[in-house]
Amino acid sequence: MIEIKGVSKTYGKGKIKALNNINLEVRDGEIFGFLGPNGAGKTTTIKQITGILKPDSGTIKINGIDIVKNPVEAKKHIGFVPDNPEIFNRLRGMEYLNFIGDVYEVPEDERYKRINELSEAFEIRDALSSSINSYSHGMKQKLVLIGALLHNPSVWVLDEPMVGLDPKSAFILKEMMRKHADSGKTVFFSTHVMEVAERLCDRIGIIKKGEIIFVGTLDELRHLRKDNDSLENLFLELIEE
Ligand SMILES: Nc1ncnc2c1ncn2[C@@H]1O[C@H](COP(=O)(O)OP(=O)(O)OP(=O)(O)O)[C@@H](O)[C@H]1O
Repeated sequence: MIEIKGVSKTYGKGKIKALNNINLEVRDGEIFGFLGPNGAGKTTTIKQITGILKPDSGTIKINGIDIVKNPVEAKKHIGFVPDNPEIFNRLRGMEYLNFIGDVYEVPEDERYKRINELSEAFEIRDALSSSINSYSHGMKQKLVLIGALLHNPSVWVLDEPMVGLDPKSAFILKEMMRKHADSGKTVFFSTHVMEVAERLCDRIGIIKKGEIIFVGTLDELRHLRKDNDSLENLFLELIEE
């Protein structure tokens, strides 16, 4: 569960207001899609949920643990995939995963079991002995994803996770997201791809200019607009207003 209460964030010594008093609850057992135009504040929100940035005001709790007051404990619950998979290029894939496994203190037998399962699912098992330098963008994305899920976190936070993945891997990831949510855990992800949000999410949140302008199910959004349009059209109407 992720609870965001009254969070504001500015950049440039207060000149750029990126988030203005946002409130959001992502529940256990749901896939929550976070949508909004470029520069709306999605990545800023995600960086605060994961403890990379501190809010100017407000609180964020991960499974009840305050990410600012108790960052190490809170981060143990999070698996985070950033939008840009820039990782340690000089390491081999397996060295990177072992490094992550050490950081999160994943026991060796469990670690190798998960590495085997995940690297086979994403079809990069053979590449794990190669240097990350030689990986394509999509292969790096898969490696970051495996690293993020290695400690079996209950809260998944994924920034544009489908970008760069081939169709089969994107399909496998979407199935994993569904299974994770169905097991009572939390999936929060940002996307610009409306079809993905439409098909995958239990609820969506829409952010515009640092303010949350809608939270609910797709049906609730349609009801609000009193029509049966596609999410793409509803989204465009809402952010134009
Ligand atoms: N490091 C930074 N310094 C100054 N301003 C920033 C910084 N990072 C983000 N911003 C500004 O904060 C606002 C929100 O940006 P953010 O990256 O959170 O948006 P986003 O919704 O993730 O956008 P996109 O869909 O383009 O990735 C924008 O006005 C952006 O220019």
